[in-house]
Amino acid sequence: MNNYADDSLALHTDLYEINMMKTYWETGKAEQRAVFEVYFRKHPFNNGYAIFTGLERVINYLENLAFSETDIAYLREVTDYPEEFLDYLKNFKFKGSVRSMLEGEVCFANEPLMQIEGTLAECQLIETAILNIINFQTLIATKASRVRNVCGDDKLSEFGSRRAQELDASLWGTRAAYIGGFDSTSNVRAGKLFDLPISGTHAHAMVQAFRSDYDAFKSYAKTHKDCVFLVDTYDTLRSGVPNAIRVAREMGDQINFVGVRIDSGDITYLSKQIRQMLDEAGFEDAIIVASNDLDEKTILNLKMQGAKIDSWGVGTQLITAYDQPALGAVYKLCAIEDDNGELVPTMKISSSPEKTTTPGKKQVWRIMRNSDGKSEGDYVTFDTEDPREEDSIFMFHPTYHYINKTVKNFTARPVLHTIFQDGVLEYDVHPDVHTIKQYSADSLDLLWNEYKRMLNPEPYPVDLSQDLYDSKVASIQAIKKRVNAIKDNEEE
Ligand SMILES: Nc1ncnc2c1ncn2[C@@H]1O[C@H](COP(=O)(O)OP(=O)(O)OP(=O)(O)O)[C@@H](O)[C@H]1O
Ligand SMILES: O=P(O)(O)OC[C@H]1O[C@H](OP(=O)(O)OP(=O)(O)O)[C@H](O)[C@@H]1O
Ligand SMILES: O=C(O)c1cccnc1
Repeated sequence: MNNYADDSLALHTDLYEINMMKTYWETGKAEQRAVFEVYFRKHPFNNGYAIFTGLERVINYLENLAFSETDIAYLREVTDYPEEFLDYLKNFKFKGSVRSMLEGEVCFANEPLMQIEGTLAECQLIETAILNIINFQTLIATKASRVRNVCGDDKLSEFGSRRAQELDASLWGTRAAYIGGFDSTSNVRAGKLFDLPISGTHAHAMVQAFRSDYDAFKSYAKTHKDCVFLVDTYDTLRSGVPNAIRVAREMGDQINFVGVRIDSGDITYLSKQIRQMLDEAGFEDAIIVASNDLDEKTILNLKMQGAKIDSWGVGTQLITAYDQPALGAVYKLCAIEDDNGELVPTMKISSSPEKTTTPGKKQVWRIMRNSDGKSEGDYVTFDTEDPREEDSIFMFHPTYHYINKTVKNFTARPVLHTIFQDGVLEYDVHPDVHTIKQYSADSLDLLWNEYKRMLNPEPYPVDLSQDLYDSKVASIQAIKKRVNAIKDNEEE
């Protein structure tokens, strides 16, 4: 790895972003105002919702965004950018505005999670890092939420650091997992940096090092108050558990015998046998921890089989989002300044309908029934609309209009909040991670279970306001007319 005197995240971007900045800069468009929005098109893991995370790191990134001396020197070396453009980059600072969902918010496909308004140049530069952060963190928080859904009140520990896609992923991934519903992490640095509860047992290596379950457990017990013994190194039922019980008895009040962990074999069978052995020995309160390539599907299955597990350690499958390793959120231009200095909606049409964007600078409203607070759906409007001023709103499916309803007696909560205004951080609350976790649990409570079930959840309504829908249809027609006129001209 090359050693430079300094480093920054300004170059944590795709080359094409800086190339586009250069084009904007040379053609006088760099300062033109634009609005970009982040959204994903499909829920990860076929889930019915996602948990938005990543804002804390995005704030940190934007606050510190500047090209360092060596960033500029590197660009000078490897590109043909002229000195004037490098000077422009040297003086670059983020001066845009950001509106975003708060961390822990329940979010859905095809609605903006974050909105950036700024100059074309600055909006373009930050695309890669923003997607990098939000895609990963939101994915892991959602996976964690799925695991939490099948676990009820059981304890959940995140064990994935050794398998995560490198150091950053284990760190921010475990923070996301905590927000999504995990109780603790085994990563001590994550505990320190984010104030996460940390937890840990011991590995097979220690049992091997002492050459016997008894010697290992006894030694651990003499050096620790809280003890969870790993009982499957040699023979779970004939050696591991009996020796754990023996040490617990011998040490008595000198230790807190929390329980045992199993990490291989048939978890249902073993846990039932172990429960019986612990109970018969008088350790009814001792818990059984299970680990070994667990995910929400295996845990659900084990629970259906009646496995007697109180606490789950989940690593690889969670931290790598094994069954869907990327979220796929995109960053799309939705409004741009015209020659009169007005922001006007803009859109991209694609031959695949799901890739057609919705034009305009938007707000997302969570519509909740006043009778019980439950969510009726999300209502996406222009940012100038305010459904709080209406007595009733007509919500219709953006493709199948016959699926519709008129909602009365509702509360509309805006979901996008101002984070930066013209480069100044307005949302300087920096809620602690426990508050974020609680916020997430509370916003999930407002969803009917039909949207939360793991298998084939009901699609949650994300509807467009009439104005937004009409504008989208009008834009599509206008673009088609323009393209046809150009084609006709060429053919003449
Ligand atoms: N009763 C069960 N029903 C369904 N899946 C189970 C059950 N018991 C264990 N599993 C899961 O089956 C998978 C394989 O378990 P197994 O004991 O064969 O692990 P292993 O990978 O061979 O062991 P090791 O980790 O020592 O290599 C793991 O994902 C485990 O969580
Ligand atoms: O299975 P995960 O969900 O990733 O949980 C973390 C795993 O890490 C440890 O195993 P280790 O890495 O020592 O290897 P092992 O698979 O042989 O147990 C631990 O015993 C778990 O099995
Ligand atoms: O504390 C544990 O038991 C643990 C931590 C990380 C990975 N496997 C197990």
